[in-house]
Amino acid sequence: MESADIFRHLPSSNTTWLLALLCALTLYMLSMCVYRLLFHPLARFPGPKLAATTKWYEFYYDILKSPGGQFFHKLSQMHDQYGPIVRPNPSEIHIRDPGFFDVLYAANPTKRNKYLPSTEMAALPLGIHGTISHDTHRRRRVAISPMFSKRAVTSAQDLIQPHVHKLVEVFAANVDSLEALNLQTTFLAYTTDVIYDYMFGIKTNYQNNKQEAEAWRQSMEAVAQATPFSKQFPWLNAKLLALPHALFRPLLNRFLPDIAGLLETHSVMMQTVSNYVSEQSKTGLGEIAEEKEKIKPKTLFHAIDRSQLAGDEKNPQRMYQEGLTVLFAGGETGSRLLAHTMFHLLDNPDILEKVKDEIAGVYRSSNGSPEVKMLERLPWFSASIRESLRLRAATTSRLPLISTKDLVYKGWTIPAGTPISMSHPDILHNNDIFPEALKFKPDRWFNATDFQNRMFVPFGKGTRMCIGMEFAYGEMYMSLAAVLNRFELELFDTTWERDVAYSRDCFLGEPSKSSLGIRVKVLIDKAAKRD
Ligand code: HEM
Repeated sequence: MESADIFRHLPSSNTTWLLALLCALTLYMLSMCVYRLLFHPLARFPGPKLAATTKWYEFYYDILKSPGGQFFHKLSQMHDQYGPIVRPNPSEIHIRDPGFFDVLYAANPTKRNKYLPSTEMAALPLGIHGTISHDTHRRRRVAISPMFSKRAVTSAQDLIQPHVHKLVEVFAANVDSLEALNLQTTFLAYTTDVIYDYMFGIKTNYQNNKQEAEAWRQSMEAVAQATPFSKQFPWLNAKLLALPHALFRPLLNRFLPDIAGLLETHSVMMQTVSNYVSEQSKTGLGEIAEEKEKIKPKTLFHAIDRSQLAGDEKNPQRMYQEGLTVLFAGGETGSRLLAHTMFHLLDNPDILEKVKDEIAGVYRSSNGSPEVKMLERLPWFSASIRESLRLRAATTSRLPLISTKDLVYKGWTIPAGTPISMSHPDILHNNDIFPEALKFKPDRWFNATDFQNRMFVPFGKGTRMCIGMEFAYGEMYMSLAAVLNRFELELFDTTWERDVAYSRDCFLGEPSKSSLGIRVKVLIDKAAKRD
């Protein structure tokens, strides 16, 4: 053989490098697997070995396995097999035991940090939901809490009332309509208008603009559908948001209108903050001093400005992220719950009658304008909202927190710094706590035990629990009472299995992909009948 032929059979230098790289990568991955299985601080915790080895295990269930967002089901199966404490991926621990909820989601001053991958997918690290450090979160949360207190919400009933009137008009306009009313879109338009007005002093008009409302719902839907993917690659959203969108806008408008709509919301919020800042530079500190006297700050930004936060925590970038945090956290959750409550009531005519009788009574005694506190006292009505919140178990994703100290669970010492999570459905749908847990039974709340009340956790618990709870209750009581008092409704082609029960975890639980939404026909407008 000629010497040239020998060289032809030897690998070229590029191929050699490639082979070396592949070998190094394989070696690295093998040693990583060995480390995670044998030497990692969580190595001795129960769970499937494959899940302990790689996060691609979760990727499979959330992305590849149809219809997506299936890892939360797998997590339940892991608990069935391995017990109440499992290691769902190389670096996390998940616990299914209601007794541990108060320990993990402890109140201040117990320190709990958030886990970066679980917060960064929303790409709003400067808003309270995305804030990792316990101490920074405390300061930021205290700053905006005057917007969310029960007193503030109660004082703003006159602000919410016109939006309730508009909602009623939407239902009235649909009497005898051939088209069914999609409750998710209808209520999302309502909750979004209320949030913009209450939090930012902006009069949006989604309720009177069906097309815009539908487009906004599609954008929210797009976010939900993308969530399983964002959970696997949480850093991606921040990178996408950092792109120069103006350049891509025509393309997005054409091919991804839902995403374009979402980006538009970012621009609107930026503009709102910028308007606020320039207004403040004109009115100066006088208005802030005046503001301090009010129960409800004029806007979320006024709340931040009048707070004790340091100057660099009051900059426009932070206000913009806090604004979006509140808008995204509040619109969809509230509207879904309204639609779900309506479903359960229409699906249970006996209970609906009791609720309607109560509401009619309070409308009579208050000359047609009952306050929220009167509605909250109605036994069947308030128990129905509570039961709907329990059954909805809105947040299906596990919610990891990090303790700065070791935590002990039944003899297992979980090292400080480990992300530990629990899942709301494991508690709210637990048959041992709530017998026949998947049934709508509002009367279970009439004689609820202390433990059942303690385990009513749809808004979470502890330092990171929902800040918008009172706001949510306020807008829910007012709107449901007004609609139920005036209209006879009927469910239209809506079933529990397809349209209400969740089958996918997209942070919030999503129904089956074939769902067309919770829809109703408006049969009778009692006010029109009276005329
Ligand atoms: C039925 C309605 C609602 C439910 C079931 C709900 C549920 C929750 C839950 C479970 C959390 C904790 C999430 C986590 O730990 O990652 C949360 C946080 C939050 N919610 Fe709500 N929520 C509702 C309505 C609202 C409304 C109406 C607003 C605002 C107007 C709001 C604003 C927020 C904010 C800003 C956070 C982050 C709190 C923090 O990190 O300190 N929510 N919500």
